[in-house]
Amino acid sequence: MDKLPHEKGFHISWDQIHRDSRALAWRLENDGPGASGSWRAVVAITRGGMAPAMIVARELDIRTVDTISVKSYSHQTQAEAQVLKAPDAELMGDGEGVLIVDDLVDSGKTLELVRQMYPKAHFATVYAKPKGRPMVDTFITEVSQDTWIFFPWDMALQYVEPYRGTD
Ligand SMILES: O=P(O)(O)OC[C@H]1O[C@H](OP(=O)(O)OP(=O)(O)O)[C@H](O)[C@@H]1O
Ligand code: HPA
Ligand SMILES: [Mg+2]
Repeated sequence: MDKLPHEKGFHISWDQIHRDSRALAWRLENDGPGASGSWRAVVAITRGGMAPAMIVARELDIRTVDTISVKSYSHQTQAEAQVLKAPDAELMGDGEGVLIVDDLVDSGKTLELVRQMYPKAHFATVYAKPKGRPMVDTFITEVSQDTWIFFPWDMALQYVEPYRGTD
């Protein structure tokens, strides 16, 4: 049987991503580098990790924020993950004390690539699909592998037909 429209994807509002990213920050407070320590820097995996990374950095009062640009999807089609721009090498080292944030982990290919570069970093995503879970240290919500997550920056409010249709 065909799925209902609302079952094909998981649609996340701005309010939801804000709340889930805050929850991620609070969870990271306990997973952090020791009670007295703090992360040296937050690194966002662009572009999807930028909004969550900003919210996490704000909650944890971390002012040093850098980016790593990784491209692996064109619309919903996956290709080889590619690093288009690396963060500051001196800041990163082997990743020790650095928190790397992305919006989600799906196959895990993106995080696998970034992990190879910074093996000691801590990896956090807001959402995680089962295949990619082993690649992430901290996440908030697990979503099934066959669900496509739609983020608010890719959507707009629009009219929908009533479920029963109209005459
Ligand atoms: O675990 P994976 O299967 O590698 O997929 C997850 C990655 O894919 C998406 O990024 P995308 O490459 O689409 O780029 P974007 O963030 O610029 O949209 C998403 O933001 C993650 O970074
Ligand atoms: N949603 C948005 N971007 C993605 C996804 C997804 O479910 N998987 C990989 N990139
Ligand atoms: Mg991304």
